[in-house]
Amino acid sequence: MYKLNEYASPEKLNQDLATNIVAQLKLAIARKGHGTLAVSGGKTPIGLFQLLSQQSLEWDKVYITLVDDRWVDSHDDASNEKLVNTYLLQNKAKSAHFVGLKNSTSNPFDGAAQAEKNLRDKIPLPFDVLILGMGEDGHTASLFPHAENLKNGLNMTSGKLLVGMMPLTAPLERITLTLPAILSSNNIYLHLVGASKKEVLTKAQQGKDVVEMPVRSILQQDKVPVTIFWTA
Ligand SMILES: O=C1O[C@H](COP(=O)(O)O)[C@@H](O)[C@H](O)[C@H]1O
Repeated sequence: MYKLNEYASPEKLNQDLATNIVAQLKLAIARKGHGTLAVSGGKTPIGLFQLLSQQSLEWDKVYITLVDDRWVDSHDDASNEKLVNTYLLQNKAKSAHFVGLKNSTSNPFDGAAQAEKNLRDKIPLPFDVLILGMGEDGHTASLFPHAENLKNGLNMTSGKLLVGMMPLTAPLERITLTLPAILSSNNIYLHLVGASKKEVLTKAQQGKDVVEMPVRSILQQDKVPVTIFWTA
């Protein structure tokens, strides 16, 4: 179950999405004293991060983590943690509490348990707001089509927050929130830019096979509301 919001430009989309995120976080802070935000990496969210970092919010009461990351050093250009440090944890958002997913374990399959403990210790769950992206292969977070560990990532009864993933359609080992972790969030936004992503979305809406297009497991569920923000 989802709602599709279409925008005339990335600027207008970012404005509206940032307003929604800030409103949800303010509500969470008013209710519980803190707000939690899980963000994606990749190229799509850079403008949104820059805008969010300038919003007035009690950022010291906000906990931020990643939906997924590549298993590389946090200073590597491929690191989603580096992206968040560079564009989101700046300006007014500097005082937010960030918890990354990468640790010193040699691979994400062995490192996932430690990363999960760290996340559970430092981030108050559930996530109030979780922002997903989508790849042109139909992956979301780092739940990649036909990957060997995808079954574990999609298992709704595993009790796990994080698993390792080696994509067949992209380089680098990854760590990713599992489907049950994603669907335990209070609000999910799917942030898409470009005509080709709209085509992928249309294909995802039409079929049912989640192994072929893991993003279907987000679009075709009724546990948590999903709002898609799309612009060409
Ligand atoms: O590898 C990843 O890809 C997706 C989509 O990235 P984009 O560059 O097309 O925006 C992203 O959502 C995910 O977090 C990232 O690790």
